[in-house]
Amino acid sequence: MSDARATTGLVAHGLHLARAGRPVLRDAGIVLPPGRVTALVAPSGAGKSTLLRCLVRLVEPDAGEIRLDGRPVTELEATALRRRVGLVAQHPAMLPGTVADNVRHGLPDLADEAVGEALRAAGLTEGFAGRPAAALSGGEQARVGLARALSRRPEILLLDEPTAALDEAAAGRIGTTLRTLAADGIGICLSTHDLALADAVADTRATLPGPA
Ligand SMILES: Nc1ncnc2c1ncn2[C@@H]1O[C@H](COP(=O)(O)OP(=O)(O)OP(=O)(O)O)[C@@H](O)[C@H]1O
Repeated sequence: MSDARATTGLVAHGLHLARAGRPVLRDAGIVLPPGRVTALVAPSGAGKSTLLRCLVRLVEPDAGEIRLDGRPVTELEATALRRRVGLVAQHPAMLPGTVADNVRHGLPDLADEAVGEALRAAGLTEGFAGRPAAALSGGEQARVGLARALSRRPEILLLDEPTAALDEAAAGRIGTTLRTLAADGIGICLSTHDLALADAVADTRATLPGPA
């Protein structure tokens, strides 16, 4: 048996959560080691988004434990946790202002070069930096959300259906980016319905039981 306290990366086990009297997570868990891509593949409604939100404490589970490098995440300040563990939501909220303003949110001193680097890594060009974020397409906004997460240089990156709004070529570029990030030591969780992407990009598959 692995010992969650001695394991590096993000480890969750025994998570239970009920909402409106119905179980959403039942004994859910995941292991996200540094440098590995894990595809979270489970039926619609199985609780994938909820699990990812629990991992960064946007939702508190009713029971279970989540540790980052062996330390319970409940001992970490939420903002510090979320800097180390980046979550890219399926439809990231765009803040008022430009794409660069969105990437810089919370990191006002981020240099132009770093903004450009994050945009390129997310599959956008630097030319997007000055465009109003609210006017972008859904797929472009998804990539701005990824750029915003990457600019924080997270240790663990959680992506909720990152390619759902993308065409095949753009999805392929995201896959390449994720492999590069993993090679740099970032632990990645990719929640997806795209089995081809999961097979192409992930080292391991994780799942959740279907809806109750
Ligand atoms: N705050 C909430 N209140 C009530 N029900 C909720 C709440 N949050 C999640 N649920 C329910 O929990 C279940 C899991 O939702 P979740 O979005 O985590 O699933 P998912 O696996 O990400 O689904 P999909 O693949 O369709 O995006 C759904 O049935 C959802 O309606």
